[in-house]
Order: sequence, then C-alpha cells, then structure tokens
Amino acid sequence: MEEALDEPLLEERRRSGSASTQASREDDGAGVKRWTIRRVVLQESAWLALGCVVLLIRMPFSIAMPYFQALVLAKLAGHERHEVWSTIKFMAGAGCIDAVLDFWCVYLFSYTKSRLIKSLRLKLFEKVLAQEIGYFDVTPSGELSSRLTTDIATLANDMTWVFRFSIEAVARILGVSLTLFHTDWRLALVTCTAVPLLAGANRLYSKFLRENAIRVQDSLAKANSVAQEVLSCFRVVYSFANEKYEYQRYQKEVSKNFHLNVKQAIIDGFYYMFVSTFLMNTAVRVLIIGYGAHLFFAGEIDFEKLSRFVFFLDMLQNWCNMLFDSFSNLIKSGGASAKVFEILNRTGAAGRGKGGAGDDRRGDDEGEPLDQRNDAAGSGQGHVAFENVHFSYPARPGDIVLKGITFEAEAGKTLAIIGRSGSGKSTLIHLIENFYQPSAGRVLLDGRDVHSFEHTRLHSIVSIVNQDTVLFGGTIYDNITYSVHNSGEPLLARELMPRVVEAAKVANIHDFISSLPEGYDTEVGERGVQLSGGQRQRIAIARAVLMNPRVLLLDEATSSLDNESEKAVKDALDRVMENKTVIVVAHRLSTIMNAHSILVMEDGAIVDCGPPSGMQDRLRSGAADMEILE
Ligand SMILES: Nc1ncnc2c1ncn2[C@@H]1O[C@H](COP(=O)(O)OP(=O)(O)OP(=O)(O)O)[C@@H](O)[C@H]1O
Repeated sequence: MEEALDEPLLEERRRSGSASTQASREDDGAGVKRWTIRRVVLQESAWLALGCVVLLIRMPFSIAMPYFQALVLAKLAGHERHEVWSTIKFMAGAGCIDAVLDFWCVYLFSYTKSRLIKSLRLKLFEKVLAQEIGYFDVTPSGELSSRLTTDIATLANDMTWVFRFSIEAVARILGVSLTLFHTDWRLALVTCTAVPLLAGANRLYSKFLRENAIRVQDSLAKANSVAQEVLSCFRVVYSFANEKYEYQRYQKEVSKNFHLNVKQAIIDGFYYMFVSTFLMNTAVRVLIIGYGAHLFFAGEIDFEKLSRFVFFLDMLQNWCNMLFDSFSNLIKSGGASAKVFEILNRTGAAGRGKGGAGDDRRGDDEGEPLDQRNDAAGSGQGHVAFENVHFSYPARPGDIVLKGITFEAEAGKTLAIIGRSGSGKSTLIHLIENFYQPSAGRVLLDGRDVHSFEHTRLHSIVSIVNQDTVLFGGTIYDNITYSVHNSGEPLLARELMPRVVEAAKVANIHDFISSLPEGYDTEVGERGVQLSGGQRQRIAIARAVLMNPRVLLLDEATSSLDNESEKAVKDALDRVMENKTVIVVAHRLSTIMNAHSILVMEDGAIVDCGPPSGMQDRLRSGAADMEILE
C-alpha cells in the first residue's frame, strides 16, 4: 500500500482512470479520483481494521468492570466473604487483560496515524511540486508549508483518534445502553429524555465549529507565511532595522489566531457546561437517583441493581464525553482538511509540460512511446522561435505583457534582447522555460511547441543563469551537480568529480573552490549566503556547464556584479556559449556587442532587430533609453 502511495500521481491517475469509467462522487468527472477523507482512511483500512478488531476483543473486559464492582458491593452487603474475594480475582484478571489489549489499541492507532501523516505529506508535497509557476506567484510559500506541517498533522491526528474513540465509544455506548435497559428499563427510559436536548446542542455546536475551524487554520497559515517571509529575507529586515515592524506584522496575525481560539474556548465552555456538566452529570443523574430512590422505597428495585445502574450510567457518561470530543475534533479537523484537499484535488497544472509530476493531460503525440518522443524532441540543434506570441501573467490577466512577438534565435548563435525595464525581456525567457503558456501564439524549440516537450527533457535541453542566483543549502559539489539530478546520471562523487572540476574550471571558480579548506565539500549556507554574488553566479554557470544544455538563457547574468566579478563571469560565459544557442537579456548595449543579432523590446513589442553593427546608431536616433546605450 505504501509503495502505491509513493508512485507518481500520473501513474496513479492512469490506474484510477482505467479502473473505473463511471464518474462517482470521488471522481472529478474526467476519470481522475478525487481525494476525500474517505479515500485517505481507506488507504490505511487494513491497519485501522486491525486496531478495531483489538478494540472489539477488549470491549467485554472493560465493560465487565462496573458489573463486578456492583457485584462485590452486593456481596459485601450480604457478608458473603468467599464470593467477594473470588469476584475481586475475576475483576483483577479482566483488568489485566484489558490493560494489555489497551497497549495494542494505542500502538496500532498511533502507527496508523504516523503512516497517514507520512503518506499525506508526501502526496501533498508531490502535488505542490506539480503546480504551475503561476500558482506560486499567488500562493505564499509560508501558507503551503503550514498545509504540509500543521494542517496535515491535525488532520491525521484527529482522524485516527477520532476513528478509534468513535468506534470504541459507539460500541461501548450501545453495549452499556443495552445493559441499562436490561438492568431496569424504567430508569433507562428516563436517561433517554436527554437525547433530544443533546442532539439540538450538538447541531448548533458543530455548525459553529466547522466555520471557526477554517478561520483558525487560515489565520495560522497567514502567521506562518509572515514568519517564513521574514526569516528568509532577514538581512533586508535587519538592514532597514525593521525588526519591530515585522514583529508587529506577525503579532497581528498571531492575535487573529488567538482571538479565534478564545472565541472557540468560550463556545467550548458553554457546550461542555450545558451538555456534559449540566445535562449529563447533573440533570440526568439527579433524575436517575431520585427516581431510583423512589423505586427502591417502593420495593421495585433492589440495592444491587440500583448501584449497578449508577455505575453503568457513569460509564455511559464517560463514553458520551469521549464521543463528543471525537466529534468536535473531527469537525475541527475539517478546517485543516478542507485546505489540504483543496490542494490535493487541484487539477490542470496548466504551465507544466507533459510528464511532470501530477500531470495527466494528453499531448498531440500521446500514444508514442516516451523514449521515441524524447529522441524526436531532442534531435534538433536548439533553434528557438516565437510565433505571434501574446501573453499576460495569470496573476494579472488584464495586463498584456507581450503583444504579438515573432522572432527566431538561430541554432548555435547568440541572440541578445535589450530594452527598458518592464518591457517584457525576462518574460520571453520565462516562456522558453515553459514557466507559463502564451495566451496566443506559439513558442517553438526545434520546430516543436515547448509545451509539448516532456518536462525533464525540455529542462535538459534548456538551461538558465539569471541575476538572482539561488543556491541550495548543501555543499558546492551538491549545487554544481544539481543540474544532473533528473538526467539519470550516477551522482556518485567518484564518477562525477572529474566532470564537476572541469565545469568549475570553465566557470572560472575552480581556483576559488580549491582554496577553501574543504574544497568542493564546503557548505554554502542557506540559499548560498556564505558566498559572494559573483561566486554564486559562477557556481550557477558551472551547474549549467555540467548539464551541457543546447540552449542557454542568460537573464542579466552579470548585471549585479562589480567590474572584477563581471569580467570573471563574462570570461566564463564566453567559454560556455561556444556552439550553443544563447539568448541573453541585457540592460546595456555595450555588454552584448559580440552577439550575432539584437532584439530591442519596448512595452511588450519588438521595435527593432538586427546585427549589432548599426544598432547603436539606430537606437541613438530613436527614443531609446540613454542607459541602454552606455
Ligand atoms: N510573475 C508576474 N506576475 C505578474 N506580472 C509580472 C510578473 N513578472 C513580471 N510581471 C510584469 O510583466 C512586465 C514585464 O516584466 P519583465 O520582468 O519581463 O520585464 P523586463 O523587461 O525583464 O524588466 P527588467 O529589465 O526590469 O528585468 C512588468 O510590467 C512586470 O511588472
């Protein structure tokens, strides 16, 4: 069962699609199974069933206790010494068996809970990784990490314990109720008068809980999101001395969560005051003892029966409380599960090419074996073309960023894109990377729409080095080899090391790495903070060199560097660019004079293109930004 969970969603969707052609409540109508609490619980049904079996075996041993207690009291009253001791022995025996079985109940349900948490976390993370880039433009990462941690733990925790206690409580309540009727049906009927009041109170309480739980989880996710943002950009916070401001921002979100919890506490208080303490503990008890005393004095019930009834009533109340707790936890976990299932059931990762995790769309070459498709897709030289491309970002659909872009980047040549800030240069790069899809027109790589490429294939042909180089926490070696993780190449240091060193030499960073005491095993810190911008940039170039892409995208790769670092990075890039299709985005014309051709962008359109010679004069005579001409 566990292996099945770890398989890619794609496979799972294929299986589920072929297993059932009929749309059900758990179908999204296209044969893809939706995630529901029921489906999650069913995945662990074997373990849950085992737990329930132990629970049922345990039941008679724990239910026997009040019976033995009442019997001992009655025998004591009758001075039946021998019977008293033998009943106590039975009582102790039943209690010991009950205790051993209790261990297994706790273990089995806890184990199931851990399995649920693990599989839900993996499934959710896999699903998040399968989302299109536009999704991350509008969803704070802190919110997603809150879903992955708190929400999943709450959901799994509540589900398993609720499951356990609900089953146990329902079984015991039924068993005890039957015993109560068997003991004295008149007293049992009096107990039942509380049922309509209980049902009414539960209805109101559950309505409140459901609504509040969603708000509580949302406020937690927002607080988490603020904390994550601040911690990941702490240098900026520090440099503006904005610790107090950020504290207040976090405090605002945490306070919202606090107020919701206080509201919850007040309603909880009223609920338990009325249902548990007043109704069950006081009203029912007073009625039963009063009516029981009346029956006793009338000679219609004996002492043993009455005390047995009261002991069982205690047990009934305890288990009713347990059931109420389970029930309220279940509803509260609905707040956490709503968001988790919203992500798990999110379909149509529109920006992802075929074959990416979670993708279930069919392309125009579906039916061809994947290897053949990839071979066909990978056989070109790296020719890139835009055909009348229009584009708006999903976060701002009304803002047209590209307005009918058409151009070609010849294989093996360097095309430079220049233009004012905000004119749409990086957006062209994003579309070649298939981060987003055009609203109209096509982006082609070797004559094929980039969107029809198998995801890993496209990103083994096209590589990017941009201005804000992000390294991952880990060693320099880990960061350079990051580009070959999806290639299926062996990642063993022994086999890759010579190529890593070669790539670092091409990227002009080998000497620096060798000067470090731990060389390639040096830790770079979170997001590479322990290195300079230029060093990070050259490690990113080494990463691209190791991958040996056919198309290299350079998005202002040297614009944030000082002259010395810029020279080192440029020398590295010149070596990497040989025999590759290179599309380079630049701010200044002087940095791209050795390109084969230049595109000039303005306000989402191409306003000029041609070889560098003459471009400077044309730009000068036009309305170009002076900064570009530097
Ligand atoms: N993820 C996004 N969501 C919404 N709008 C975006 C997004 N990224 C960029 N934009 C908008 O798209 C337009 C073009 O941005 P783009 O980054 O392509 O410009 P650019 O020419 O590369 O600018 P610069 O030289 O300053 O980097 C801008 O108006 C920008 O605000």
